[in-house]
Amino acid sequence: MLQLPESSFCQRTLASVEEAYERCRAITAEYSKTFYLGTILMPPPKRRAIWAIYVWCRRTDELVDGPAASLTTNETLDQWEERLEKIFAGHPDDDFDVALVDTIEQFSLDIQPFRDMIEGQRMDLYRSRYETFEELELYCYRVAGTVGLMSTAVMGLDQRLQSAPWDDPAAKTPIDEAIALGIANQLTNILRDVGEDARRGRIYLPMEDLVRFDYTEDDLIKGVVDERWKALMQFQIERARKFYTLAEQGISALSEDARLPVWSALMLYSQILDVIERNGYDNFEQRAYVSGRKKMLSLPIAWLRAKVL
Ligand SMILES: CC(C)=CCC/C(C)=C/CC/C(C)=C/CC/C(C)=C/COP(=O)(O)OP(=O)(O)O
Repeated sequence: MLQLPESSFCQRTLASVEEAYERCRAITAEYSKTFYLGTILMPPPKRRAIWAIYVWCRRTDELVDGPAASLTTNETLDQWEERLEKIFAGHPDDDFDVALVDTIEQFSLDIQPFRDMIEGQRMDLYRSRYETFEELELYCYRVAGTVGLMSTAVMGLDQRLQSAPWDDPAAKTPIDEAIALGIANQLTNILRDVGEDARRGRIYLPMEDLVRFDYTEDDLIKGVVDERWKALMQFQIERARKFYTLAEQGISALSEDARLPVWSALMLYSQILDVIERNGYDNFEQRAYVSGRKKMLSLPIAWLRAKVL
């Protein structure tokens, strides 16, 4: 388990910036193989910044999804938000914060996506059902689209888009595309973990979609795989793919050294959808898993896309 917020009463010596980033690297490597692979393809300053951001996001997620989640209340999230404000004011509370404070100094990060992510965790605290896709999309923006915005601020724009001094980088930033990749990843995650989540009482699939395909909550909890389920899954997969397609269109606007990592992460993650199809949509019994070999085979294709598209 990740170390959660400590009482701010205990004064202790904080890690150096180097040590803080090393701790963030180790956590990223341990928790997310796919994204870690993406980061090691980046130049060191950007890669370290992404680790610091990843760790903050992971800790935020752990507050409502981790082993101590039952202790988390709205007030816990309020305190976490106050602490975020302190980080943005340059005051770290612990070693992980040290890395994020440095990242904020190095890159022009906006606090709003961080706040929005905390709002997403609040949704998880109180909601276990989504009526419409619109509601789910807002949740996905908050917990994952925000990561797209944070990462884009670190990765930066292609030289061509910021050559003239009067160019406004904000106007050229592929915001919708960055958010779309976060949403696509989150939708993929939801489909992969649908059985596990249902057993924990959480259903992210919009209720309106269940109704449309005549599939019930009860079927979901029992893990019924039949024609209704397959059609429902296919519909969800196609929806997620549309977000991947939108995201792809924004990659060429990113700085050259970020395109390969983003193409790789996009390809590796979207392949989970292919695996779900290949498993006959049985994501209850089989975890959709992309093998290490398949991941490696994707890299040259990602490289080509990063060069050509
Ligand atoms: C396309 C453009 C213009 C920019 C790219 C912007 C980026 C990097 C977007 C990606 C955002 C992202 C990484 C969102 C996280 C979504 C997500 C579902 C993460 C799951 O994380 P883990 O649960 O740690 O993953 P695994 O369990 O699958 O390893």
